[in-house]
This record gives sequence, C-alpha cells and structure tokens, in this order.
Amino acid sequence: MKTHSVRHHESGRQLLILGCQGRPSCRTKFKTFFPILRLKTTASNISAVTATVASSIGAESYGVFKLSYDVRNEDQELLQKVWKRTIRVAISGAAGNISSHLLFMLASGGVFGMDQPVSFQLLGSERSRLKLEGVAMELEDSLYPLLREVRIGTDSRVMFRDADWVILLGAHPRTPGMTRAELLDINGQIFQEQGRALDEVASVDCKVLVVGNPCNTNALICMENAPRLPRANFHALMRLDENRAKCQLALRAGRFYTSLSRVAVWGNHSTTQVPDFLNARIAGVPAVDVIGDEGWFREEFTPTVANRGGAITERCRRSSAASTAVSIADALKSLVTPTPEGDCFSSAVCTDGNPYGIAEGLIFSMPCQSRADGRYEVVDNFMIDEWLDEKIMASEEELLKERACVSHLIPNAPPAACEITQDTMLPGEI
Ligand SMILES: NC(=O)C1=CN([C@@H]2O[C@H](COP(=O)(O)OP(=O)(O)OC[C@H]3O[C@@H](n4cnc5c(N)ncnc54)[C@H](OP(=O)(O)O)[C@@H]3O)[C@@H](O)[C@H]2O)C=CC1
Ligand SMILES: O=C([O-])CC(=O)C(=O)O
Repeated sequence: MKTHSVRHHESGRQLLILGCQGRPSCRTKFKTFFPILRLKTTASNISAVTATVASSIGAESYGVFKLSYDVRNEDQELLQKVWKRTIRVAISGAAGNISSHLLFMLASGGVFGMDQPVSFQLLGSERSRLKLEGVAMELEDSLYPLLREVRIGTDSRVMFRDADWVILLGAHPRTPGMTRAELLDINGQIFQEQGRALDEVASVDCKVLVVGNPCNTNALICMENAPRLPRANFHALMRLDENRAKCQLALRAGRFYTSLSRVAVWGNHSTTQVPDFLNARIAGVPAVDVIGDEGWFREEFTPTVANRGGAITERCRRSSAASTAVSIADALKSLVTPTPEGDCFSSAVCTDGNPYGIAEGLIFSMPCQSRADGRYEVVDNFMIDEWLDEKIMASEEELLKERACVSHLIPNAPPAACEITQDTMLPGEI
C-alpha cells in the first residue's frame, strides 16, 4: 500500500486519507495507521468522519482521488507535515477552454500557495459530461501533491456545497445575429439558477468570481439571487483588462511591467470599460508624465485595451483562454495576499456605499485593495478628471441599462424596459 492523499478533520487535526468509506478492511488499516500520525482518533470516529466528508458534498470523488494508501514506509515527510485545511474550489464550465488552463494553475499551488491543499468540485452539463471526465483524468495523471480531491457533476446544488471559492466560467457564447439583450437574457437565466443554488448550499464565507459573459450583469443576477451571502463576496473578472492595460503601458514606456502600479480599469467588461491612465504610475512616477503624450492615452491606449480581446479572437478564432486563466489566478491571489502599500487591483464589485458616487446596486470595476483574508476595500483616493468622469459615467449608464434588461431575473426588482439601443460589444467580440 502507499498513501495517496491527506485530508483534514474539520477540527483541524490531521487525518490521513479517508477514501475507504468505513469498509472493515480499511478500518483495520486506519487502526494501524493512526498511532504513526499521533492522532487521538479511534477507528469508529474515523468512519464517522469519512461519512461526514462524503455526504456533506454529495458526489463521489473521481477516479484515483477515491483511493487510500499507506505511506508508512514511503514518505516520512508527508506523515510529519501539519497540513492546512483543504480549500474547496467549485468551477462551472469546467470542461471549457479557460478551465483547461486554470485548473492546472490552481492544482500546482501557484495561486493559494505551495502549502495549501485544494480540492475541485467541477460543474459541467450533459453536453460536457465526457469532456469533464477527460479533464478529471488529466488531473489524475498530473500527480499534483496538493490536489486532494476531484469531484465532477452536473448539479450546481451538489457542486457548490461547502465551496470556499466559486469560479463561474460556464456561459452561452454570443452567436451570430444574437443581440446583447438576448445574450443577457440567456446567460442571465443560467446565473439566476446558480445564484439560487449558492443561496441554498454555499458556505456563507464563499467568494464568487463570475467570468462568463456579460460578466458584470451575470454577477449582479447571481448576487441578487443569493441574498444569504454577503454582497461583497461577489466579483466579476476585470483583471484581464487590467493586465492588458499594464502590457500596453509597459510596451509604450519601454519599462518592465513590474514597475507599474495603481493601474485600474473602471466599469463594465465591455468596450465601454475605462482603463485609467491618470492614476497609473511607472516606477512611482505618474504614467502621464513618463509617457508625456496625452493624445496616445486617449486615442490609442484606451481603445487598444478595450478591444484587445477582439484582436485576439480575430487571430485565434476563439476568445482569450490562457491569459484569462492567468488573470483569474492573479485576481484570486490579490484577495489572498496583501496589496502592496499604495497599489491596487481591479475587480468588478458591488457599488453599494462606493466612494465615487457610482449608482448603487451595480457590479462595477473599481480599484481595490486587500488585507489577504479574501476580503477587499475600494481604494478611495483616485483622482477623477472630467475625461475620466465622462467615460466612467458612460460605462455606468451601460450597466444601468443592462440591469433594466434583466429586471425579470432579479427578485423584487421593479419591471423595467430593456433599452439597449446601441448594441455594445464584449471585449472579445469581433
Ligand atoms: N471576464 C473576462 O475577462 C472574460 C470572460 N470570458 C468569458 O468566459 C466564458 C468561458 O469562456 P471559455 O472557457 O473560453 O468558453 P467555452 O466556449 O470553452 O465554454 C465554457 C463552458 O460554457 C458552457 N457553454 C458553452 N456553450 C454553451 C451553451 N450553448 N449553453 C450553455 N452553456 C454553454 C459549457 O459548459 P457546460 O456545457 O459544461 O455547462 C462550456 O464548457 C465565456 O462566457 C467568455 O465570454 C472569456 C474571456 C475573458
Ligand atoms: O468576449 C469574450 O468572450 C472574451 C472576452 O471577454 C475578452 O477577451 O475580454
């Protein structure tokens, strides 16, 4: 026998593999096993804990993640180590393009840390069931020591249960001829249902990152349908836009991107987004002074960043996947590591009580900072000049209209007319 994985008792005590589900032969293994681990645990409560872990999620672990082994003679280091509690990450659209990069970054320890065990609850659909199995098989073959469990399934009420992080990738793509209003409605229904599922089964502390487009309004629908969860726990991904802005500034200034700080992108993840050059710094100096060409910022930088996704889609014939996964990893890392003094990260979050006078009850990208505990605060000292203000108001206006279009999907919202006259684009649309 060899031990494959280590899990945690909820009390925080270390417990070595519970995959045997209380079978008698397995209990015998545990009996001989636990003295080595110096745990005050008896065979009977081991099977009780096993049952709790299995039934609280409600779906069986996939493949190799079910197995238990005994490493007594093989890996003393593993036995001696005190492990952190495993983080549960639920991901929808897990059989898709972004996921095929993201899962491997999360499992490698590159996001939550090299000492942080993770488990995956991967949500797919009947459409993607086989592909989801293939993804789980690739995770098996990758032998990640930090990946303690993989569950796959098609029921959000099972897959979101007890998750610490929920990353929502799955969404209907905009097809030729489909208007933005139609896309909002089709995807809004998916996110209404997922919000309800989160409300029923998610841990109240879980943080939700919506990526599936149109991500701001999808996140809003999700949040409004999950009133049990704090509104501050919902994000829509804007970090890709921030990374794209940093890339363009670094290119133009001829400086390495690590010299950039206070680069925020405001507003909606659409072509009305506002990459903020006014507050950006390069090696601590305002980017406008380093680059010294206001025309470039307004006429080139801003539209290049807002349309960068489309430029990639045009070349790849699919939207950005790897760089989106990297930006999701960056977004999560920003919430679990302290923001460097004076810096910020961009995330679309709930505008309730925001310091910039943006209409409340929207999911709107603003500069944020974190103290590394998964929570954030909106940075309140950004300068807003007339040009920036006008742009921010246009993006706000667009999101107000999007909200009106999905009022039928928001509990207790007064009915509103859908008035998206100008059919705006996602950054990745061409
Ligand atoms: N916010 C951002 O910065 C970015 C957002 N995005 C968005 O992220 C999302 C995922 O992108 P990506 O992984 O490349 O997409 P994929 O095309 O790979 O699809 C991801 C998943 O979405 C679900 N899906 C696909 N088609 C449909 C459909 N017709 N009806 C319902 N569900 C469907 C499927 O999940 P299943 O069948 O398993 O449910 C699929 O596995 C997209 O909405 C994309 O626009 C992309 C880049 C940047
Ligand atoms: O439009 C898309 O699907 C992709 C997208 O959001 C982007 O590239 O920013």
